[in-house]
Amino acid sequence: MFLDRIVATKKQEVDALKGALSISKAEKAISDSAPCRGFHQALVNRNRPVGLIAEVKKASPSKGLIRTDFDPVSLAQAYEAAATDCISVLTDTEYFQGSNDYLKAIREKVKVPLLRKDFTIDERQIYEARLIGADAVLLIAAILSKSQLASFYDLARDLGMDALVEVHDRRELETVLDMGKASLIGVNNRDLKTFETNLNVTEQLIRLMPQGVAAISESAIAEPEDVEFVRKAGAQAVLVGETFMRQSDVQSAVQQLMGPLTKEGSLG
Ligand SMILES: O=P(O)(O)OC[C@@H](O)[C@@H](O)c1c[nH]c2ccccc12
Repeated sequence: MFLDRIVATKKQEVDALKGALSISKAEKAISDSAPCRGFHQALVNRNRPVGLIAEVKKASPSKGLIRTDFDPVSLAQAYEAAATDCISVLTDTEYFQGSNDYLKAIREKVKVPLLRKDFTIDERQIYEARLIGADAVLLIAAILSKSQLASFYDLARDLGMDALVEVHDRRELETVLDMGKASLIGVNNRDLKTFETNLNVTEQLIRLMPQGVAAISESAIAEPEDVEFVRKAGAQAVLVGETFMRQSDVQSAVQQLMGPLTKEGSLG
């Protein structure tokens, strides 16, 4: 199963990080660094009826290479020009051809809050995310225990970041709700074990969420009708990668999928 392979690779990477990243040094560097931009808040203040997290994604294990002319900074700038609320940057190298350097470079050139999209399995990765300039981290319920979810969540918040907690089924959602912390929950329409996608997953899981949780529908959103479908199901925002990455003009791709802005001057 792919997810197991990804986690096995990630464990090796984390072992290397143990030698390379000192937590006390990281804490010092973080306390000297600029504060995070509010990721969750940008989705609350969204520019359109449905918020958008646009993803910088070169490749994936299910689709292979998605975009050949891949310049992460200019893609992120096109997203910003299209008034995306937030940007997600894949940093996993082995399976998604992403990089921490992409996130760092984007951070220097765009003001939009950034999600570090990776497979978090160790607290060092959360320090690392903050050091490379992330405003939020992804916590995938499928690969974490309830106590890991809770402690990683608290650490992210302590370091000034937001956490997007990702679920794919009812059991994972129950674990996350039980934890009683997450206010931003992503429903992945893609099963990370089989790569099957189905937007009904968003509908089924949002129904089980209490008031006060902001739900993000993630993956396999390709048409304006899909955005409308998940909006009706209660999603506050969508997370979209491939649909934008497959079009040469990413800025107009955002407008085509998401429709016009509702806030005047958002493009300014
Ligand atoms: O390219 P898509 O189908 O629009 O999907 C984007 C995003 O949801 C997907 O990249 C994703 C969702 N959860 C993840 C966890 C790890 C890696 C990647 C992901």
